[in-house]
Formats: sequence, C-alpha cells, structure tokens
Amino acid sequence: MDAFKLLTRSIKLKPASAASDSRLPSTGKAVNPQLFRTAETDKLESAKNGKKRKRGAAVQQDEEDIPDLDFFSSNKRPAVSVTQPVALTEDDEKVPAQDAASDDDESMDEVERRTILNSHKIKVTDMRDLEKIQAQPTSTTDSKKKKKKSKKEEAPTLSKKEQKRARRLFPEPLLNFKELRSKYKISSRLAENVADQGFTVPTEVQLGTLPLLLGQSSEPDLLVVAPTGSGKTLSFLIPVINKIVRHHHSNPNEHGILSLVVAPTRELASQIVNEGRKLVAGTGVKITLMRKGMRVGDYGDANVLDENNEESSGSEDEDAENKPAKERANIPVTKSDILVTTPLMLVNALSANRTTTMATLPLVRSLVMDEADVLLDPLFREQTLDIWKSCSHPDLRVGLWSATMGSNIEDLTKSTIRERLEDLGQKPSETHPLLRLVVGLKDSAIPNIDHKLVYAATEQGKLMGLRQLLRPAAASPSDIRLRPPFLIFTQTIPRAVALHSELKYDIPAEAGGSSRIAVLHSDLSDSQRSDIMRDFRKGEIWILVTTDLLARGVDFRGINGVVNYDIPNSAAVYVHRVGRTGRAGREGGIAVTYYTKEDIPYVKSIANIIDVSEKLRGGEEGDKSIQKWLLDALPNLSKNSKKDMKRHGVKARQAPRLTDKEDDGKGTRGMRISTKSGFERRLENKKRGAIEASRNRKAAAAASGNVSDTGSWGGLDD
Ligand SMILES: Nc1ncnc2c1ncn2[C@@H]1O[C@H](COP(=O)(O)OP(=O)(O)OP(=O)(O)O)[C@@H](O)[C@H]1O
Repeated sequence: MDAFKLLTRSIKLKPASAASDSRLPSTGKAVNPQLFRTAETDKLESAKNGKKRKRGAAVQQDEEDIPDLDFFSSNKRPAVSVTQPVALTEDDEKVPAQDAASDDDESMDEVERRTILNSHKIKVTDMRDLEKIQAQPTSTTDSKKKKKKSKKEEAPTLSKKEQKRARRLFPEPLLNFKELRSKYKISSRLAENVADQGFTVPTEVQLGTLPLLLGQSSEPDLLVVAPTGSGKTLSFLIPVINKIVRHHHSNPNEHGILSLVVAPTRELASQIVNEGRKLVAGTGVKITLMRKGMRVGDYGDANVLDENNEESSGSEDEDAENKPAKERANIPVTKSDILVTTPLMLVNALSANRTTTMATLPLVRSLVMDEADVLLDPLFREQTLDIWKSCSHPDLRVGLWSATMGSNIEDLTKSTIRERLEDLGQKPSETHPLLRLVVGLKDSAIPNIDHKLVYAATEQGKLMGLRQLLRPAAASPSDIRLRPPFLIFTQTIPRAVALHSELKYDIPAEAGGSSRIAVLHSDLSDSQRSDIMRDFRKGEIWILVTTDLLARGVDFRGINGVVNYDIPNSAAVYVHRVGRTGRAGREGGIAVTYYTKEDIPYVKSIANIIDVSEKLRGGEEGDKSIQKWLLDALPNLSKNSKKDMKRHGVKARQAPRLTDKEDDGKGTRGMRISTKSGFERRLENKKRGAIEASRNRKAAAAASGNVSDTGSWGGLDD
C-alpha cells in the first residue's frame, strides 16, 4: 500500500474524475459570483431586473456573457486616458429619464427586501446603543417598522432576542450594476468603468453595502464582514471615488487627500491601487500608493506635488526620507485624492519616523481599513489608531472590511468612534449610525472550495505529500489532485526559504524547471517582491512558496489551490489563506492542510471551520471530508494556548536551523524540511567530518613540509 495513503486515513479521498479538470478555477467559468442565493430570490430578482430592462435605456449584459476568468489573462481593458476632463459635468448628473422616473415606483417593500437579503445571507445591524437607535432611527427602515420598533423599545427591558430584532435593518439591495447610475446616480464615468470590467451580477457584499454607502440617507460608519474573494475592494472603492467626484464638483478649489485606504501589506496596497486606477480613469480622481519619503499630512506649508509628475519624482521622494527636517519641509505635499498605504509607512511619513508629533490629514472624509481586524490587532493597532486620530475632519466616515472580525474589534471601533466625537465636541446621538453588515456566517471559510485536512505524521510525511501534489500525473486516481498555479504557506520565512530550495528542482526542465517555483517573503527587497508577484500573476511562476504575507487580500485570478504546508496560527488565518482560491464564486479550488503529531493540539479550530464551510455548502452527510470521529477526538485548546499559538505559531517550527547543511540541534530535528532520513544525515555529517579532518591533516603536513606535490585531489566538494 502507498505509504502516503496510510498517513491520510483521517480524510475521505474521492476518486478524481476525468471531469475534475474542467472544474479547476483557472479554467472554469465563474457563472455567478454570488455565494448564497435561492431559487425563490432568483425569481424575485429577475422579475425586478426584467422590469428595469424593459424601461432602461441600456440593456444589461446577460449572465451567459460573463467573460471567462482566466488566470493567465492579463485582464486588459480598453485604455482610457486619465487626462480626460474632470467628471460630473452637468451631463454627468443627468440620469436616463426613464430610469430616474422608474426609481420610486420600483422601490421594494420590506417583505421583498427581507426575502432578498435573507436568501443572500446578508445581515445588517445597527450597532449603536438601543436608546440612540430609538432617538434617531435610520431611514433605511420603513416608517411602519420604525413605529413598531419604538413601541417595543418603550418596554422597560427587552430580551436579548428583542434587542437583536430591534437592531436589524433591511435596506434596499442592489439588484444590478446598472442601478448604480439609474438609482444611486453615481458619476457616469465611474459607472462606465465598472461596466468595462465585465461585472454583471453584484456579489452579496456589493449588493448589501453599495446602497448603504451611496444612498440618500446619512452615510454610516460601516463594519463589513464578508467572505474572501467576494469583491469587497469594489464595494469600498466605488463609494469612495463617487464621493470624491461629487466633492470636486462642489468644492473645485479644495485639493488634497480626501480618502485614505489602509491595508496591512504592500502587496495588498498596490493591488488596491491597481483596482482603483481602473475605476478612476477619466473621472479626474487620483489614486496613489504611499511611498517612502512622500509628504502627505498638514505640515503647515502650501507646497503641493502634482501626482501627474509622480513617476518622475519617485526617486527624489525616496531620498527625501533621509533629508534633515528643514530640507524635508521644502518637499511638496503629495496631491492625490486617494492615498493607499500600509500603516507604518503612513505613520512614519506623518511623524518623520516617530521623531515629531503626528501631522494631521485635515481633508480626509473617508477612512477605509481593509483587513481591519489585522490592522486593529496588537501588531498594527497603535499605528492604525494614530492614523485614525490624525484624520481630523468632523465628517469623517470609517469603513472596516474583512472576512473575519472578532467582537473585540467591534468594541474597539465603537470606543474609538465615541472618543473621536468627544474630542471634536460632538454628541454621538447627533451623528450618523454605525452599521454592521455580515455576509454568510461570520468568520467562516467560503463554501465553494474543497478542504482536505491531511494527517502527515511527520515533517517528512508532509514533504512526501507535497511532492505527490507536484506530480499529479504519477498519482493514483484517489489522490488529491492539485494543478498549478497554487500557493504554499509556511509558518516562517526560513521555512519558506528551506522548502523552496527543497522543491526547486522538482519541476522538470521541459516544463520550465526551477523558474516555475519561487519564494516570496518580507525579507526580499520591494522590487524582488513586485517582480515575483508580477510573474505569478502572468503565469510564469506556477508555484509560490510564501508566508502569511500573502494570506490576506491578495487576489490572484483563478489559482487552483492553496497548500498549508504548516498549519495556520489561527482559524482566522486559515479562512484568509484558503480564501486565496475560489474567488468571485469560482468552484473547484482546493485547500490542502497538512498536520503532524506536533500540530494535533491546534487542529480542532481548523477542522471546525472546514466542517461549518461544508455545512454551508449543503450536500450529503457522506460527502463531508471531516469525519465526526476526528472532530470528537481532537482536543480543545485553552484560551491562553490559542493566544500563544496566534503569536508564535507551533513553537518547534520557530527553530532557526532548518536546512540539511545546518547543524541539527535536538530541538529542531523533527521540524527540518528535508526528505533525508536521520540515518542519511548522520552519514553525511560523518563524511563531512572525515573530509574536514583529512583537510586539517593535510594542512598540518603542508605546514611541516611533508606533503607530496601531486595535490590533484581536492576532496569532495561539500
Ligand atoms: N461582481 C463581480 N462579479 C465578478 N467578479 C467580481 C465582482 N466583483 C469583484 N469581482 C472579482 O472578484 C475578485 C475578488 O475581489 P476582491 O479582491 O475585492 O475580494 P475581497 O472580498 O477583497 O477578498 P479578500 O477578503 O480575500 O480580500 C477580484 O478578481 C474581482 O475582480
């Protein structure tokens, strides 16, 4: 029997069918990017859409026309000159007459709204204190509901269930992208740019959040928890850009950073800029990636850098970081409407590397925190809160977006909003609401990927398993089949480097050899990082070994899967890592997680996530990959151990010595990434020792003049 099969008894492997290839995310068609919907709502929505089609000027593209999402495609769209006139002219404000006229009579009643939101598993909650909700109900509920609610809330004490019900909101959903223009009257240029991307059906998060952020009622602060790959970027960028277009229209003389988007990694920040550039084309809005040395805050001078010259001024900016304060004062302040940044880079720019008090960002009206839970995690918290406080405009709105969000983050958000308002002398009840929108089950993995949790017993077992994945042709029909492109996650940088060197030559030369596999981590230079990202996106690199640097936010179109070579540090990290596949509703992505003896204490939370995701997917009990006996047998982790794991990962894997060539201290022995057995390594070490001793002897003999002159054998090259 295959040794590897013995190690994978905990998982049910289904025979791979010939048809499985066509289900690969990189080859398959993303028929519908939505993850949750029912036949009943499909009918209701198409009835509503049908009405619009008859009346609207432009007919919406049919669902069948959605273009193939191809991993290897460059996602090119027709070039649009960024120098086109600033949008929102008189014409821009005009909405097709029929559409505008049709708006009111087509508003949905509450039953329809409830039906649609519930079937898409969208839950909107008012997060304010109940008294405040009573004092200032939001206009997203209809008036009947308000009356009912306030009567109920007059009762002296409400049960938890009643409180929950009182907080629930059923705002109008967005049925199609055409409504962005016809109903929400966004800039026509922006609407065209959205249409140019070929998106036809809004994802759940877009369906729920866009009306909230673009609607007529007071723009809320918003906490959004929505699945990985569900299109959150578009959801926050469209309202941000539209708000700036309007701002330019009403305040043509006010220029500066109006919106700030903060993301935890440079890779994600630059991806957001790329997405943003497609949307701002021709709108007159400028979006920029924060770079070292840029001046962005209110430093008390009026110099402004025109972002049109941004590229040419890049190298000067780099130098600026190291210039003395006086000279830095002469560097012009960046003129961009939207700044996308990592927290540290912006904090350093606003405080001259923490040598001065933080400068302010007085014009910022929208602060978007992408992957907000990690931005408010202890690692980044101080920096993120400093940035939040530096946004001093009274009309600031915050948006916190992620696929996972602990209740501590919600509490921190509430208290920060409250403190900020107090500092500004505003009473919370006078202002806008804080809403939370959750799509699906909070903190769960997407239901459209296959999870494989594989017991590999030892580090060697993991490597054997991974090698089988790399050679799918040699595998038996019941083995896991994972076609490149895919990502492999390790716990630490040294482990990523070691795994990369172990696998480098596993890809045959005729298939491109070692150039097909790369390693990406934060110790590489910025340019190395972006080259690798580019080559992976282009399909030149097939397998990318990486750390949690790429676990969040990064969108590679149609990668076929994710391998957790080392188990993730927490359930949330699992959700984000595996969410790099199965994006925009694509089926066929695979997430393989190996675990060893040492990992057993930490596996339960991952197994639970998989179990919930499979329940969400529906299907037969027998189709589940996690067996009940495994769930029951796995130990629960104490709170403290969970915390410890989150901070340090599996302790034994932190050991610094990891490659064969390095000495094997006892603690690291079991955690080395290598296929060689201990016996083989001992033999090698002995051989090395013997060679070393022979060299020493020769050197000693040479020193005493006793060596023969042949000197032709230099020993084994180690
Ligand atoms: N309505 C849509 N229809 C089809 N594809 C879409 C739609 N909206 C967004 N996408 C695509 O879905 C992919 C994922 O989007 P995005 O990166 O915004 O996801 P996300 O929700 O931010 O994920 P993560 O939580 O991993 O950061 C992108 O390739 C994007 O172009």
